Amino acid sequence: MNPGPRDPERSYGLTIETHGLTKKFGRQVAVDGVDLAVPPGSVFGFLGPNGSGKTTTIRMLLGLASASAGTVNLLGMEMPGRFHEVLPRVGALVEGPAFYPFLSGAANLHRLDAATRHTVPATRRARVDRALDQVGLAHAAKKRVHAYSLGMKQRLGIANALLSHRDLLVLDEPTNGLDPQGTREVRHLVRSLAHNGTTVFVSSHLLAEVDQMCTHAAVMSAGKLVAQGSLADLRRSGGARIRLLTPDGGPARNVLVGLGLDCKAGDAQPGGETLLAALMPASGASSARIDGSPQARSGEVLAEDIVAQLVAAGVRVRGFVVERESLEDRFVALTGEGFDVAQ
Ligand SMILES: Nc1ncnc2c1ncn2[C@@H]1O[C@H](COP(=O)(O)OP(=O)(O)OP(=O)(O)O)[C@@H](O)[C@H]1O
Repeated sequence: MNPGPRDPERSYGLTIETHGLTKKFGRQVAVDGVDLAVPPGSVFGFLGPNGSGKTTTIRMLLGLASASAGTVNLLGMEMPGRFHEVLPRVGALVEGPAFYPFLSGAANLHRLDAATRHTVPATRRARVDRALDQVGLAHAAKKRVHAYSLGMKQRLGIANALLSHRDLLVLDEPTNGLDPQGTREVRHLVRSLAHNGTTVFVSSHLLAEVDQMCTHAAVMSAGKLVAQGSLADLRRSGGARIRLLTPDGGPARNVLVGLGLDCKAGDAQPGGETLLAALMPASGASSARIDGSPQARSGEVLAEDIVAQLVAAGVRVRGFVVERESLEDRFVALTGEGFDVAQ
């Protein structure tokens, strides 16, 4: 979860691994000591607000920009030292593809494939057809690219990245500038690409997009990696609080404080007073029960313990809800800024 210090065990089998990756532009530190760990087979969302350092990181991963410090391993090989071995196994879409508008989609792919070292001319036609089919453009193969929508052009860019079998696809903001239909098409495509075992690393500034497409995510904020892990872990890592409605505000407050919880007054309700308390005890306080259960291990006081103690103290409970922080709340807390959560 936490980017944390280097863990020597974690490097085994990672598709992308960086340690202390840093890029400075003059005095500005655009990427600051990033430790990425991208597991094989994941659809990995690289999430962060505009200007947080995503594109710069991606450029360093692919050897398009040199790092000021730190190391990059792709597919277990050091970059940029083993560039020639690594790059044929990596497809990339960075800063939009450039196509000849007067040529068809298929003709553009033929030209791009012919310009790539290590490609076999005899299988070119079949590979172009398969890539167009994979991105849902078989029907528009013979259409000139100037008649393509933005979404179709973006899918053609992905088709270009798919001309050979790839172990890793790196896509920088593939839905940027697309209309809702194009966005849906590209999101669907990204999800389906991972089914054949390709690891997909995709950057986005949209939380909802990462939530829909990805199995894992890393969050960038002002050049730093502030969290990474599976989406399930990221969700679980959010804090929780209780919302209690009681006519016995004073005694209820005493019970919550006695359990080490910070207690705040919520809205007054007809049934009494609303009290809010985070389940994580304030620092220095001890938890109500340490019995090895998952909740207790996380350090949070268990909701059932709170209810039991309230009842034992004679507090009348009219309402009791556990509210867990949403992924959106979590990411806003992590990045310290309003996160773009648009669809
Ligand atoms: N070539 C460059 N020279 C100077 N500063 C740069 C250069 N490239 C990027 N930066 C700066 O580095 C920071 C990170 O930029 P980067 O493009 O990596 O962010 P990003 O997260 O990809 O944002 P966006 O989604 O807007 O592209 C920004 O402050 C940007 O202005």
